[in-house]
Amino acid sequence: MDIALLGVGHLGEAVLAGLIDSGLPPAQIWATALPAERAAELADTYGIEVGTDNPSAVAEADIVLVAVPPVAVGPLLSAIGPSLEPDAIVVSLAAGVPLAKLTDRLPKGITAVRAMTNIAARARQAATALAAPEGTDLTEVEDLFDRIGVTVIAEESMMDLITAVGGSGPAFLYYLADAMTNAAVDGGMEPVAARVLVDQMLVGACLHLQDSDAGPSALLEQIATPGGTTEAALASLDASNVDDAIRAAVAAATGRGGELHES
Ligand SMILES: NC(=O)C1=CN([C@@H]2O[C@H](COP(=O)(O)OP(=O)(O)OC[C@H]3O[C@@H](n4cnc5c(N)ncnc54)[C@H](OP(=O)(O)O)[C@@H]3O)[C@@H](O)[C@H]2O)C=CC1
Ligand SMILES: O=C(O)[C@@H]1CCC=N1
Repeated sequence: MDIALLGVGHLGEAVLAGLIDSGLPPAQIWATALPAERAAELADTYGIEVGTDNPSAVAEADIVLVAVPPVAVGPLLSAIGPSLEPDAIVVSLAAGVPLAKLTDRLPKGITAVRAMTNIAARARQAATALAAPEGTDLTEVEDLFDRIGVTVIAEESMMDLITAVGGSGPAFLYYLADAMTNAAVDGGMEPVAARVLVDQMLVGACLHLQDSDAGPSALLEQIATPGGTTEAALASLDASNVDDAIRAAVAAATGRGGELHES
């Protein structure tokens, strides 16, 4: 199976690193990046073919992953259309670009898929949702994304919300990690030690959440010893309406995804 990866920025590189780490042979991946100097650096780092010419990169690809900014997706699809194999599958990783727009820009008969994944692809721990026209065989695309994490199939109508929760989601946790690390340092901890402690706390807590049959609200209760420190922290979070703030942030990201439909 030959893969083309068009656009190797922050997300594209996370996906690339994850796929290579999963054992996908580098000879099966053709990528493009801008400018030419970055393409050369990436070729050196990952031992794959990286150019700047998108039509050449897709010429033999079975699956084409598009990881350029949303506004660049349409022109790029128009440019690669004539070079695609007739049975190629084109997967857009962009936020807010609807399937209808992808299909409009591609030659008739080419399968278009929307994927929303996240930066944890680099650690092969991404959460990916795939949306495609009804009846599309997603087996090969699912197998590809399973290499870099967990994949689910979704209705396209859910993709903006999924983008907020799954795509932007890691940023919510990094925001929390940053705030907790800063609080620890402000309280007198040595910065490197604070970072190690907070990072491990988050990884451990997430692994425990994933392993546990109980959901997050039940786990909160297990940590909050009556009359103890966690109760005090949770009361403070509630007093600051943090739950509302998180819901508003998810709504803001979802809304922005909707606005991108028109870009
Ligand atoms: N970052 C993330 O965690 C996530 C991002 N996404 C989606 O992934 C896409 C990329 O986002 P992100 O990685 O953050 O953005 P970046 O700006 O980091 O990466 C985009 C890359 O695409 C390059 N590029 C632009 N146009 C072309 C082109 N025509 N051919 C080849 N390369 C091109 C850019 O080069 P240059 O800068 O020189 O223009 C840049 O290196 C977006 O659509 C975004 O919605 C989805 C989920 C998570
Ligand atoms: O911020 C963005 O628009 C992209 C999509 C999800 C994560 N990053």
